[in-house]
Amino acid sequence: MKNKTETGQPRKRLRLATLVTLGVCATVALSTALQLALVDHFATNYAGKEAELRLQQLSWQMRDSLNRVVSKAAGDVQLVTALAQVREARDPAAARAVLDSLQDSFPDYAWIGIAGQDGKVFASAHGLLENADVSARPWFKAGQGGLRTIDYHPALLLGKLLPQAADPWRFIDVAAPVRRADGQPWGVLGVHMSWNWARRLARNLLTPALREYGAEILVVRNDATVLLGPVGMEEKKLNTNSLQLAQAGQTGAIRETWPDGKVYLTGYSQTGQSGDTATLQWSVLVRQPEQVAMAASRQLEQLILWLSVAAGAAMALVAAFLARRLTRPMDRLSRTIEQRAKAVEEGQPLPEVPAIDGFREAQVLSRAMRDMVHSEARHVDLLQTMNEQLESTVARRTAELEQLVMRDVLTGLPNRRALMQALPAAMARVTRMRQPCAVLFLDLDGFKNVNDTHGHEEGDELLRQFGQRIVGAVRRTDTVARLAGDEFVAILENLSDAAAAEEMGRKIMPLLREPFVLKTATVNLSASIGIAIHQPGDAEDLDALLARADRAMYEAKRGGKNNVVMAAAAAPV
Ligand SMILES: Nc1nc2c(ncn2[C@@H]2O[C@H](COP(=O)(O)OP(=O)(O)OP(=O)(O)O)[C@@H](O)[C@H]2O)c(=O)[nH]1
Repeated sequence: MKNKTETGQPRKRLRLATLVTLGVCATVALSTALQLALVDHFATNYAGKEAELRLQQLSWQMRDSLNRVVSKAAGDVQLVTALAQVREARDPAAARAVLDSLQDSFPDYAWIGIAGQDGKVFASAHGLLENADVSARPWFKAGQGGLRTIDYHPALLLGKLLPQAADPWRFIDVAAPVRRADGQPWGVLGVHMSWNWARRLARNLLTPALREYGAEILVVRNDATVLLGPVGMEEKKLNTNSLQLAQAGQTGAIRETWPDGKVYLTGYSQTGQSGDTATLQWSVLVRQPEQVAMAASRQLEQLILWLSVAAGAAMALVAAFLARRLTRPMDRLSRTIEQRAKAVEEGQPLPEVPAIDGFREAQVLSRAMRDMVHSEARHVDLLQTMNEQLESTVARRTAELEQLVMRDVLTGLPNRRALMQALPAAMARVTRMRQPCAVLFLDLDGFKNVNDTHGHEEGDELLRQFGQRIVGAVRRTDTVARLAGDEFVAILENLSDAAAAEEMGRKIMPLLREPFVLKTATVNLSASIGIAIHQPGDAEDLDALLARADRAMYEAKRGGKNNVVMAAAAAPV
């Protein structure tokens, strides 16, 4: 029911080419959406993880570099305190020579000096601050206890003596006791390392590409003070999750919102070793704005979107082209079928089914259809011929049947019904032609005896011969009919007068008396004839005319048979 409209007509379906094109477009749209979803889910996720890993690795690099330099400084201090020229130094010049060469080897050692137990600088690289009292300096105090590092700090005295630069002088110190050969401490070696090395490390690590993508390195002291970082943040306190994680000794990368309100991906790690006084524990944070970190992935997403759309459009075009090409043979076939159906409706000549060889299926289909159409045409022709034959047979049979109806089966002569049609016509001609006609009523004498003696079949044969004798005796235009049994009637037309009829009757009598040669016997019989004349102007109808002839025949019988009796004339009008 669903395939039909309310009027009962089948619904018009989409063409195959349209269906295929729509199907491909839908598939392409679906796969594009799927690709984008996958890109969004996996590629973006992956890009985020990649960016985090990159930042984490950068933080490790910075951590390792910081550790390396701090431990190098500690190593240098240990090395120098172990040198004989320093340990056994009796005059400053010998010690100064060692300190000079150490400073020359690493210019970020802003000051290197040995202070005696009294806190006075005994010797220093290039003599800077020699004899100055450093007994109150943290490095001096700490260095007496062993190898120590002093965290980031300004140094007012030294800062003033050193050349001024854009960045203020900040230092970390490494100090260790200096002992004589007998193990007695006599002073403290201190190295003031300029913070510039850390700034330079950060600059070197941040390649131009990283800087362009907004990556920034922060070094944060344990008290949350930023030692190194973006402009405006240095020497200020910081509070981020990444800092807390780094201070807890963890390393990794997270996505977090910084105090400036922006979302950053942050890699974090920590330098130094807890409990090791020769190391410093700083948190190293490397951050990058998430928007920038994910820009490449977003660009990739856009690129995939446009590529998918372009590929989709191209595929849809190709699909439409192919679908049209593939379905063209089917299209031609279906159009021909529609045209044929229309032609049948309108009674127009049917168009031929085209021979199609676009591809095998279409070829097979068109051949099958052509065969079907041809065989249908042959069947229609055959049916038409059969129909015509049937119609003519029916017409012939009908004509024959009418003749059954009008003929006497035994003798082949007109029967009573035919007589009833012929007699009024003859009577009408009498009126028209102004010439009388006669009705001869003939009845065999003693016919029953033939049946009884020779059998019914011989009786039939006799009746046939009797009929033919009457036919042979009258004119061809006259009518001879068998009424029933051995009763016959002859209508004689165009008579000159009544006497001509009686003469005709008497002429027949001897013919009827001739012996009838049957199969088993030869029989002699006679007949009784009653004759009624119908004159122009007689008012009688056919029944009355026939009755007069019948009565006359009976009179002949009563008169002894084998005789002709003329009936009394009919009453005129
Ligand atoms: N063989 C044969 N006999 C018939 C047929 N129709 C009627 N008869 C017989 O014809 C006879 C006619 O009867 P009647 O005319 O009284 O017999 P009839 O011997 O001729 O007597 P009359 O006319 O008085 O001389 C009957 O015996 C019918 O059985 C027929 O088709 N074939």
